[in-house]
Amino acid sequence: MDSNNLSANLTKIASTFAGKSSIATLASVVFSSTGFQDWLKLFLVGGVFEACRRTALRAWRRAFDSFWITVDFEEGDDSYDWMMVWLSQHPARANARKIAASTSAFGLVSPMDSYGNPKSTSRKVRFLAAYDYSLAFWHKRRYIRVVRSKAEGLNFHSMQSLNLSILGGTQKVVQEILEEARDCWERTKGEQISVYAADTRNDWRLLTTRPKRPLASIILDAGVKEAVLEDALDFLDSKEWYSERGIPFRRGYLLYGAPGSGKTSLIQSIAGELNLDVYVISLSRAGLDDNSLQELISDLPEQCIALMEDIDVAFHRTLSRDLPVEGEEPTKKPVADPERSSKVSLSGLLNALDGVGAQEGRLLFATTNRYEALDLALRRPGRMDVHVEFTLASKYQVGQLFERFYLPTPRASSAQRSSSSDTAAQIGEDDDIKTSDSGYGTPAEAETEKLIDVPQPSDIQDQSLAAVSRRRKRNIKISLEKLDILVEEFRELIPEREFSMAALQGYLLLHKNQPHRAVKCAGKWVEEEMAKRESRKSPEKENQ
Ligand SMILES: Nc1ncnc2c1ncn2[C@@H]1O[C@H](COP(=O)(O)OP(=O)(O)OP(=O)(O)O)[C@@H](O)[C@H]1O
Repeated sequence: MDSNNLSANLTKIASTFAGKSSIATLASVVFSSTGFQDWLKLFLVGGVFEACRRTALRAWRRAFDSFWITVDFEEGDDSYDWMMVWLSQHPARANARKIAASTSAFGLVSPMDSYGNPKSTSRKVRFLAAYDYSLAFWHKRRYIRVVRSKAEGLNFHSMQSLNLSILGGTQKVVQEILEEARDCWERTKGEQISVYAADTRNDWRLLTTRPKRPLASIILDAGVKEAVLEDALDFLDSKEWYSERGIPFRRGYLLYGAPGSGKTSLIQSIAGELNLDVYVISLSRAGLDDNSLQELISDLPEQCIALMEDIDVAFHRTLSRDLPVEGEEPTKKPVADPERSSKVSLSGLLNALDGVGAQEGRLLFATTNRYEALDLALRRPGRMDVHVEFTLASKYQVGQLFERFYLPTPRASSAQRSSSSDTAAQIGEDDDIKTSDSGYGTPAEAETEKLIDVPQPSDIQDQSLAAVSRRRKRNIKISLEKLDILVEEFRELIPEREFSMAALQGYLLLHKNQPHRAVKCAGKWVEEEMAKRESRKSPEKENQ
């Protein structure tokens, strides 16, 4: 367009406006402009070109995507943890050029040693592909692409996710990879049990993993723990038997009795023996009501242990129709804040336990210290089929606890044998202690008797960290025969059914490496504990 033409057009437009002519005249002027026509042509051609380009790209993407299957995993879901552990162990991870170090446990906790400390002193560091980095690798002849990403969630909480694409994959392939990842996670978890709890949205979430507790470490009167385990095993094997007879396939165990007598420990141990995960149902959780409890119970997996601890406490106000409990002042009971406490009612709980929505195949374990406070409907067979009483420690339990406490671990024992000469040399350095605490074996005895490790009780007054650590390391020997004698002495000193196993364990922990001292001080400890008990009772009597 030449400049004369443009100025003529502009003059025309100006005069048109000046003369207030119609819009049609204005449009005809604009459209008759050659510049505008050129611009319009360019716009149309460009538009068609862009539309073709986008269609072609979309078609290409669709064709390309049809060869891939893509799965998203979100943080907080078990499958995310499985995939992260699997990827962190996959050889392809080594090829990533952009990596991130992470100490996240992905639901795994280091195994504990016999003192309850994590076996590794530091948290395990895993190397993962960095965020937004596309890691591509071959796995079992399949080409896989993985992208980790992080997005801002609510309350500045970032949500991580994992996007996995498999070339030429199908849902079956995804399922296979997921199972492989779960097996890898299980293997890494090792001898541990998984503990789940409900989150604020009432979904089950992995809370932690716990080392399996050997059944042998639970000391109850003869045959009790074996009977519970056998009953649970028999139940898990009897699905058909139950369905043939139309009996709901559920079993409830009510463990009741003295605090610190091993109820929770037995459940943990049985979960390990049966290889079942534990789902903790906290009835006193704020905001829990009948509906959410029902939802939680119906969402339990088919085979698991559902655990309700202190079932009486959650319903102190509402559950028992028999309150007040004998010997208790009703007015002294704390009144729960209705906003903060659970709103579960007794009928809500009963329905959740055996209503139509109740999960089949689960083992329910409930614990209480106040058996009599529980409503009969809750205790009845069908809801709680097996009732196990836990009492204060019997003489048998006292002896077993002492023996187990000072028996060596198999590893320590063999290491001890291989280094017996070194140890004998150490013993020689502390002759005074050896003579004053005459139960310890001599090097000569060490050769003839079956020996166990017991660190030396020297420098007992010195409680500095260095001294404690030195004491832990310095081992001397005690013969099994001498241990038997100490067991007997200890049994004699502890009165029957007066102390809980937890209390006795606490006492022995004060003398962790000193069995002789534990026996020597036991009588005094019993006296002191009894006196404390009396003094606690007397103000109560005065108040009455
Ligand atoms: N019978 C037992 N055998 C071995 N250890 C025991 C036994 N009873 C208690 N303990 C020890 O005492 C501690 C507390 O035990 P646990 O929590 O199992 O008791 P509990 O009966 O569930 O107590 P509570 O009723 O107060 O919840 C644990 O460390 C456990 O090792």
